[in-house]
Amino acid sequence: KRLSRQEDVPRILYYVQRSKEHHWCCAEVTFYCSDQLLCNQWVQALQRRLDLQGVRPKNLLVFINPFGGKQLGKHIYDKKVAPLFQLASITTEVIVTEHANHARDHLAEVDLRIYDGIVCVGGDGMFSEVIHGLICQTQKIAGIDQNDPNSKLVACSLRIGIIPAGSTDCICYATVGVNDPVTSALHIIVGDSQPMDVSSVHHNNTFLKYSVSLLGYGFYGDVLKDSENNRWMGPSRYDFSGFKTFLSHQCYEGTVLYLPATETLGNPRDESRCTAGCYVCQYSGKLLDLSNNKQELKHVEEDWKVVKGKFLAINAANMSCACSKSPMGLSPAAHLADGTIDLILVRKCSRFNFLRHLIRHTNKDDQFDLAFVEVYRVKQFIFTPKYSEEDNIDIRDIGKNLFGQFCSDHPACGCSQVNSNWNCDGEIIEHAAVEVRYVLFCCLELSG
Ligand SMILES: CCCCCCCCCCCCC/C=C/[C@@H](O)[C@H](COP(=O)(O)O)NC(=O)CCCCCCCCCCCCCCC
Ligand SMILES: Nc1ncnc2c1ncn2[C@@H]1O[C@H](COP(=O)(O)OP(=O)(O)O)[C@@H](O)[C@H]1O
Ligand SMILES: [Ca+2]
Repeated sequence: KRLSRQEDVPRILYYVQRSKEHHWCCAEVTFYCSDQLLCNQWVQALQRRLDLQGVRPKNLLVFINPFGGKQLGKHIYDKKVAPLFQLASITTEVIVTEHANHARDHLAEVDLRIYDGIVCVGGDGMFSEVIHGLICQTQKIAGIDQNDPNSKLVACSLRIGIIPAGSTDCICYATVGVNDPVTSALHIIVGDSQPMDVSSVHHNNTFLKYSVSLLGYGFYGDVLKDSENNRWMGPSRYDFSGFKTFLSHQCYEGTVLYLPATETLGNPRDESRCTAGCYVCQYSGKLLDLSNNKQELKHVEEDWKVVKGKFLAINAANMSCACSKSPMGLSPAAHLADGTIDLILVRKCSRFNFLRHLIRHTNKDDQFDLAFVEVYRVKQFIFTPKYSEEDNIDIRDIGKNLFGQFCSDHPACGCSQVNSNWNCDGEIIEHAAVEVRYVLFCCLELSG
């Protein structure tokens, strides 16, 4: 580098620089050259090198949810992300969604062959829409019936990038390590990728939804249900509803059947943390494939376990679910792409004990080291509520006050006769009885 002279041609080279705690930023260096021809040769040579990499996207389809989080999605994209895409010569088709499921329905039909990836600007709910659209189209083309819980789904070939602009943003946080739009945009530009587990949720052999982060019944289901009435509060609706739900202290009775993931590496209480190139994910994927093939060949009986009881929360974490509220997440040792789900059962306990459990999500203490909390690494589970769903509809009509409809035989036991609902990546599933299994992994255009 030498000092510029008046006649020198300045050229700016932009590059990615790592900064504090998983943050990336765009830095630049200016070169001066007095020979225009030599300068152009340098630029072309660098461009050819970049083109050869192949993983960098050239054409992206972008969905922006203008109402996610603090309603800043459009602003964040225009101000922080679009200029970076332009610098990286990425062409984009941008769709600002006009209603819920706009992105999902568009993706289920549109010809995706012209895109190198999809970008969603929003929260986990928006990511869920995109993934539903992509998976549905992929299965339709492959002729696979999503309603059959035993169908082997075909993985999607397109990658999805997330620009965080939602309320929890745990999918972004758990994959990148931080919820920063510039960091995510740079991961997309350099073509990073991270495979990710997807589970399917069925009810009576009918497909309901796919889940990638949290599938939660009881506490997180009730928080979500209540928070939907307070969307105007933005992200703090979860704290408000969390507080209300904590006070109501509802527990729900039912039976959980689960199939332990015995063939994979690691367990939910080990010290491993899933990061880019995670060896647990690489080996567990292979081991699971081998064991599934063996079971298909030999028709091996699988060893289902049963847990019955009254639960404050039943949480199925496909990934750590780390977010700003809980930097280590609901299940700190969960893996992004190991083909398993961490099933956390919080049995009925006192408010004080439940608060102890919750607070441990915010510090380094072990939230599972409590007598009323169990955690299992599973491939599949089934939940059956004690009270039939048909009866529940009648009870719901009567109305549920803040403290719920208590158990008729024990008014003081705090157990609700009304079922809770499932929180599936921030979307409500009305059915209480569900069957959940790992179904495939898809690729994110990001990595930690
Ligand atoms: C006393 C403090 C306790 C703090 C406990 C924090 C536990 C946080 C675990 C968060 C797991 C999040 C899993 C992510 C789910 C998301 O997919 C999903 C959708 O995200 P999106 O809106 O971006 O689309 N988000 C959610 O379902 C939100 C769940 C948020 C739950 C917050 C609960 C706050 C609880 C506050 C209890 C306060 C008790 C105070 C008593 C004095
Ligand atoms: N234009 C729109 N109007 C209303 N709802 C929308 C729109 N676009 C997407 N949605 C829905 O908004 C919900 C929440 O989106 P999300 O981006 O996850 O924000 P948040 O993190 O605040 O929940 C999703 O269920 C999504 O389907
Ligand atoms: Ca997993």
